[in-house]
Amino acid sequence: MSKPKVLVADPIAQKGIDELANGGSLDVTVKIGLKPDELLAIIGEFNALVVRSETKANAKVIEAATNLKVIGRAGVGVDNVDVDAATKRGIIVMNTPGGNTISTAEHAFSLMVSTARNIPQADASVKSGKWDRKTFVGVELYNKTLAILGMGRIGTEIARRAIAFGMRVLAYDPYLSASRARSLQVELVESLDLIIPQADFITLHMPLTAETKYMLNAERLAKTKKGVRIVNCARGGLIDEAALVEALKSKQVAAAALDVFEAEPLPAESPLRGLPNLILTPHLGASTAEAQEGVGIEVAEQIRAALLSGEIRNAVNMPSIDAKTLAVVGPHIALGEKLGHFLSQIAAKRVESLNINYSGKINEADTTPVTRSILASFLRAAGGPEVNVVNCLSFAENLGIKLTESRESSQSDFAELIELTATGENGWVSVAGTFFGTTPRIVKVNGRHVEAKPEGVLFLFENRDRPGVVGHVGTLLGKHKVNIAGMSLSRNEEGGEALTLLNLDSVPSEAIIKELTAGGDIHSVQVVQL
Ligand SMILES: NC(=O)c1ccc[n+]([C@@H]2O[C@H](COP(=O)([O-])OP(=O)(O)OC[C@H]3O[C@@H](n4cnc5c(N)ncnc54)[C@H](O)[C@@H]3O)[C@@H](O)[C@H]2O)c1
Ligand SMILES: O=C(O)CC[C@@H](O)C(=O)O
Repeated sequence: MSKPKVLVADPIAQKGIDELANGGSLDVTVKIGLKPDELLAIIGEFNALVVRSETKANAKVIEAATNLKVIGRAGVGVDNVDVDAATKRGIIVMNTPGGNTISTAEHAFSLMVSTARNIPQADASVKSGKWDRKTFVGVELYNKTLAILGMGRIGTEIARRAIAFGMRVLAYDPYLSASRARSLQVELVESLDLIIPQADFITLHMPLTAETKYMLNAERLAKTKKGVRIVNCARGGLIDEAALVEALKSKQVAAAALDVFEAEPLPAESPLRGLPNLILTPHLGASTAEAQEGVGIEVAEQIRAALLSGEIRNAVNMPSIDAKTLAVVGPHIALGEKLGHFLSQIAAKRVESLNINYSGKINEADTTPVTRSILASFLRAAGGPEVNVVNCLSFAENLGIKLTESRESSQSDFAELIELTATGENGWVSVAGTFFGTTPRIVKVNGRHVEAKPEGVLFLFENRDRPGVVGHVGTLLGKHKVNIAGMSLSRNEEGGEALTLLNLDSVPSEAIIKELTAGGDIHSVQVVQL
């Protein structure tokens, strides 16, 4: 079998590349600085793509990436990856969320100090031959009010440092709980319009989304304290650059520092380049030896785990499965896959809802990966091989299939049971499975107790409970050289309706099925292949 192929398209630490190549189980190609056309031409060969922020994994790239399984971002922001397009194609997108937190917080804090003390401007002045001590009089951080917009990992580290400098720290983050704010010793402020006028310094630490775009626009900048200082080390587009230029010119904003920009690289003609009270760095927040080594190794380990053992860590478009969870639910994921596939073959094409009932011991584990495995295999009948555990939820949503889960703490007949029920216009069908020791078994079909191995060819039919029917089936299949490997019968009452499930060694032909059903005792015949 050929090795999974990984393309590293942006510069990551050598230790990360070494980790990818470690043991020789991956085929690693490093090609930095590919032009969009060059990337499009080769991406189809690869199973994994590693990027920082330069390479754009846009919808076109993703469309051309016919073999791609995972995109690894060595860093936090995935705004250079079209995550929706990747999700639709079933590609896992992972980031390395914690690896550059300290470096970015230190950079943002350094920029804040620089806006207070004009350090870069003073440095440039001395180097130009001057000795000007009047122009660069600054302000202290001590006793000043800092507004942190976005109190996640980096915002939190900023708060710790600011408190150590004797600042009063306010935070605005609609997703931060009051108790977390208290434990961080910051004052949580309910709205942007309340926090902004109070601040001497403002620092931004949130992702760029439709909600956060131009969070600091002309109107908000006008509401700041005159002489406020602003730092953005998060994402360009959080601040309206044109409005900031005006506010810096009018001195409404005394000074600002930007590490990130609406367009990167910053265009040579950008008006931002000409402002004396604006400090610019070229997206350096994560550029330390420590952060790059950290995120490089982390992304490499994540890609190895995903490609070689199916362990998913830090995926932004699906829940993570760590090795410990995988060890517990791995067999259930495999059984769920079989049950979903079984159900898709006995259900009507148009299904309105799929319920998954977990009962007994399985409820002690995280069932999310089991649900995804069931749903993906159930939907593969409609969506083909491109439906997988990443895109199955959006696929179900597009088809209008409602997914529900239910739970029972104990199940009288089995220590644990996974039962799937698909409901459509014409009623419902169901299948349930469990383990006998470690061996998986189908133990219920359409609410009837049966017992069959979830593998190979399964032959399911309903019949009148009459003497000779089973013998007739055996004789007929034998005559056509179709061997019965296992048989299970379930009847509602003597002489009533029975449901029979057989494990067969080969697929019975249409002609055999016609012959079987000719007498009228056998009906609703279904062949399921797992
Ligand atoms: N300059 C760099 O090199 C660099 C390096 C690392 C991270 N970053 C960027 O910094 C930002 C923060 O990173 P992080 O690791 O702290 O992320 P994080 O996910 O830990 O924190 C983001 C915080 O923003 C909050 N938030 C979301 N929407 C908000 C809104 N509308 N208003 C206020 N708060 C909101 C979230 O609740 C969360 O607490 C990201 O945009 C990331 O891409 C930049
Ligand atoms: O790769 C980088 O240097 C930038 C990283 C940063 O923007 C991030 O979001 O993690």
